[in-house]
Amino acid sequence: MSEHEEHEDGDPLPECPPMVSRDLKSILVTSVLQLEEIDVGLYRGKNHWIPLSRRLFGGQIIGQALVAAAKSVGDHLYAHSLHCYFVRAGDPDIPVLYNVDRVRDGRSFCVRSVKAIQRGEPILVLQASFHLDQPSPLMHQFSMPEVPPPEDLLSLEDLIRFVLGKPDLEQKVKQGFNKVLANEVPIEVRPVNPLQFSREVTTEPKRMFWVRARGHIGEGNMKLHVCVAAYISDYSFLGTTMMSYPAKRVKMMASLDHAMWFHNTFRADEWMLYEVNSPWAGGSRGLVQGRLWRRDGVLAASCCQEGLIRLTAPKDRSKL
Ligand SMILES: CCC(=O)SCCNC(=O)CCNC(=O)[C@H](O)C(C)(C)COP(=O)(O)OP(=O)(O)OC[C@H]1O[C@@H](n2cnc3c(N)ncnc32)[C@H](O)[C@@H]1OP(=O)(O)O
Repeated sequence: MSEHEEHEDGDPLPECPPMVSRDLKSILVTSVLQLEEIDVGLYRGKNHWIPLSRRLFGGQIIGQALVAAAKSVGDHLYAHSLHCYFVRAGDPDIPVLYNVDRVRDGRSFCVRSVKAIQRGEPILVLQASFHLDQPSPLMHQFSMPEVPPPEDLLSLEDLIRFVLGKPDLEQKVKQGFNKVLANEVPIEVRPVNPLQFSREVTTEPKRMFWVRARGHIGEGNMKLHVCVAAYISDYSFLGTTMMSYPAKRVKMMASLDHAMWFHNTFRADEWMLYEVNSPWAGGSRGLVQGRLWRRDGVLAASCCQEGLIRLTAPKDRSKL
């Protein structure tokens, strides 16, 4: 189940507002990733787009924690990797505080540890490492998969409108879809295979979609693009684990950890191909791996996540 397919009770369908113009600044940079400094190494974030699970979106907490970490490193250093654990559900009704520990400052690398806190207790622990941009004779990458360009594909909104036209759609599913249509999700998505999106087929747990931040960010601030990509990378990620099963009742789905490696410069407000697969699930957990490709074929970032997936128990048919 991906983030736009959540199952919760909901309101009737609202009117669909017009799409946010690409000329408007992305809310990710004007609000979500703008942290308020409240003391040395201590920041406060604002919550935005609350999934129907009523727990804070993991990508928001990662993105904000990375912004906090990046504030204490020089402009010549760039995040090359992050590793984190989600240890408690984030409460959407109160802000998250970010406490940064300057673990080490070296000549080429700086490491920061960030604790995201609510009510005095950690909800996320994150380590991020920053590296000097250094030339290297060692250079390789896989080739980007060949897929249609985003301009030739339907947007998530178009696909959602199509699915909403189905008469027997659950009210709960409608509410999740309408949150996407109301532009609360600050990300634009164009699935490469629309049939996979509408869950009409079960396939190998592999999918690809074009993705970018909604609204304009502009070039120049690579630190910011990296934090936006960290936000984006948690979207429709763990749901990949469910693709090879016919619709199952998910009782609880939550990311347990998340890791990212940043390989090359990119713009998070320009289309990137997110290639996602789930090589394994078992023991109420599932693993997902992802690659974010620039549309010119350069590998921008790699991601990996393990998540908790608890299904509702099947009905006991023996008594029927
Ligand atoms: C896109 C996806 C996302 O962004 S998800 C958002 C980011 N990730 C998160 O918010 C996850 C944050 N982490 C957590 O919530 C905790 O670490 C989790 C994963 C829940 C830890 O699980 P656990 O150690 O079981 O916690 P807990 O004992 O407090 O129980 C939480 C609820 O789960 C239940 N539980 C526990 N064990 C079982 C079990 N074996 N089988 C079935 N249910 C179990 C507990 O009863 C408890 O339920 P309840 O909340 O009281 O209703």
